[in-house]
Amino acid sequence: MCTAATYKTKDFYFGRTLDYEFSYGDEVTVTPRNFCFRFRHMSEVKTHYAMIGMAYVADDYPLYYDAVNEKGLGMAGLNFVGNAKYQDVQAGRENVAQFEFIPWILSQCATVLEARKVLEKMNLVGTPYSEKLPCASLHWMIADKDAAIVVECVEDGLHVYDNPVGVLTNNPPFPVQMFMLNNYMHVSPSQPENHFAKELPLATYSRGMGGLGLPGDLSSASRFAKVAFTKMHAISGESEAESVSQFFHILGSVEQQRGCCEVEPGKYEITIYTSCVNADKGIYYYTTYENHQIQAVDMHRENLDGDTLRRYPLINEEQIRVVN
Ligand SMILES: C[C@H](CCC(=O)NCCS(=O)(=O)O)[C@H]1CC[C@H]2[C@@H]3CC[C@@H]4C[C@H](O)CC[C@]4(C)[C@H]3C[C@H](O)[C@]12C
Repeated sequence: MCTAATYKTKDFYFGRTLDYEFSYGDEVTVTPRNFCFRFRHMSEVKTHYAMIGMAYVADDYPLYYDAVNEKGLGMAGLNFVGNAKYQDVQAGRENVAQFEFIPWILSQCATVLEARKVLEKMNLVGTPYSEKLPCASLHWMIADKDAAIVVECVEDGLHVYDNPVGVLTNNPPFPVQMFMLNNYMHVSPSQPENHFAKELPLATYSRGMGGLGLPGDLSSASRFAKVAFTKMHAISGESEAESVSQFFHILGSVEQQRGCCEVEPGKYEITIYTSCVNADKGIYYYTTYENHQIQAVDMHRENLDGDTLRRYPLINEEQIRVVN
């Protein structure tokens, strides 16, 4: 499972956790403005916005899981197994393969509003990248500093939803996730009062009791409620360090520890990496399961007018600062 979130202080932040039982060989990848995108069903795009994100690079092609472009638009793909159903190629439409969706949007859109316009003409198709890399069942969050949307391509077509919370997990479909927040209306960061029965002398015996009822398990519906609550109440200073730190705490509320989610006998899903991109500055921060020290890759330290990918394999070893 995965969780994506947005966060705003002085700057706009966008990131996600990637939870899985193995890694494809993820690399922080900068695609400069003149890297040629050869879309399967569309003409090639030679010049476009630059972007930075996490990708598996296959034959020099960045298969992005999440990325942010130089205009501050972010996009992340999360598993949507059993619900995602892509369309067939249609003449006269802009046919985009699911693995091209992030480059398609981030190469040409500066805002969510622009993305919405591009989505109207788009047909999201199930063309696989290759035999070895078949279609992934995903849904996506697209966000800028002012708005967030969710894109789901299901049995009855492509849906675009406003996302007033700015978070996304996996199943069930987004409108159901939002509806289920109704179940948690009573949850609050403040201490509760006794509405149970006035005749009974009920009292708080611990801090944090306003949160009782929030789920703590790792199912995607539970993570949605937990991270939505955390994000909606998160408070931090405005500085880069304070904002980035707080962002990792928001996603930390739904991280997966090895051993707690068995996907097949002896195999466990874990939070492989957690990312936080300063979308205004183009800096990709991440931690991994084994490395809690925040690493940063700044796209503006690269030649963004270049035509070749810059790739930074994840640094996975724990970095412990010994103080004596
Ligand atoms: C596994 C991840 C989702 C993690 C997740 O949500 N795990 C919970 C499972 S569950 O929710 O419990 O079911 C997803 C998220 C993004 C994906 C890549 C997108 C680009 C590319 C598309 C190609 O077509 C296939 C290969 C490709 C590299 C994809 C591999 C893999 O699919 C990635 C990493």
